[in-house]
Amino acid sequence: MTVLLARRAVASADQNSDVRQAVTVRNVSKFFKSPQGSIVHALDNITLDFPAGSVTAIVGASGCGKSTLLRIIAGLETEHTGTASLDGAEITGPGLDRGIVFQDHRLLPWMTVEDNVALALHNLGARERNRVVEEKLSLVGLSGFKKSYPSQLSGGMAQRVAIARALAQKPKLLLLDEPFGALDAITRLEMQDELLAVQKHEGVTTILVTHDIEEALYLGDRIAVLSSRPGRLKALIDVNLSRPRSRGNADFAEMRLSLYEQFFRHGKDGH
Ligand SMILES: Nc1ncnc2c1ncn2[C@@H]1O[C@H](COP(=O)(O)OP(=O)(O)OP(=O)(O)O)[C@@H](O)[C@H]1O
Repeated sequence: MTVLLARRAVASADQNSDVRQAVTVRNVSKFFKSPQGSIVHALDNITLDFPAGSVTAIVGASGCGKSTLLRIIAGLETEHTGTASLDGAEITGPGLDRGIVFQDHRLLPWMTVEDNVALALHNLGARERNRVVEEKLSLVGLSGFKKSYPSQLSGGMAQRVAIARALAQKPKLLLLDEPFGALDAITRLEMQDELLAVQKHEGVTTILVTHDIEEALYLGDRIAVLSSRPGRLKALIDVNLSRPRSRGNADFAEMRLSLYEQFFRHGKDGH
């Protein structure tokens, strides 16, 4: 396997690093009860760190627990064993220190773009609120659409507003759950570049859940691969490709192949 694909031992993932860890997940397991009463073992003993300022992509087959892990870090899922902490403080619920973007934009349809972005800024005075809204809309290239309503935006534009809204509250963490999953292929590629530019500008620690291995490789500093039923950390991969990355580059193609092989080696679920 290529030297570019530096796969670490999962058990010692990240524990030998001098880099500051923004998020630490320790021995997290999660069970759900299905409506029929059966027990679903969604996550099993996940231990994983997320270095400050990095982009970590989480990949794995459908149902392997990617969103559940993200929701635990978001504080939207609190009934689990083990701990998830942000800057050393245990996560016990949602908070403004975490901005979240889902596959659907979740903008409020009766509010203008600027009011949607300002949603979590009620603690600021009007002047500062306007300044932050202008700054974030400019960052995502939508300064001219402040007065528009979500129904007047394309899918890509709506996701840009959702990203601006998530960043407006100056989060420590940007959590993205399949943010480009509903977009057409071209828009998706454009949005990936825009996300990288925005992430670099803000320096925000970012966790991205995606089905798309190429997207993970294009965006991620690291890729966490989960296996399913129960969701376990199967591999943690450093993406040692220089930026800006090119999908046509031989190293990129080689790494993509290695990842696909790993993903499908024992069946898609990684058993
Ligand atoms: N609220 C819930 N109640 C019961 N089971 C749940 C609930 N949420 C998730 N699950 C189950 O937990 C497992 C993990 O779900 P999760 O949505 O985290 O997976 P995923 O990897 O994000 O899937 P996908 O890629 O399809 O979105 C699945 O088997 C799912 O059916």
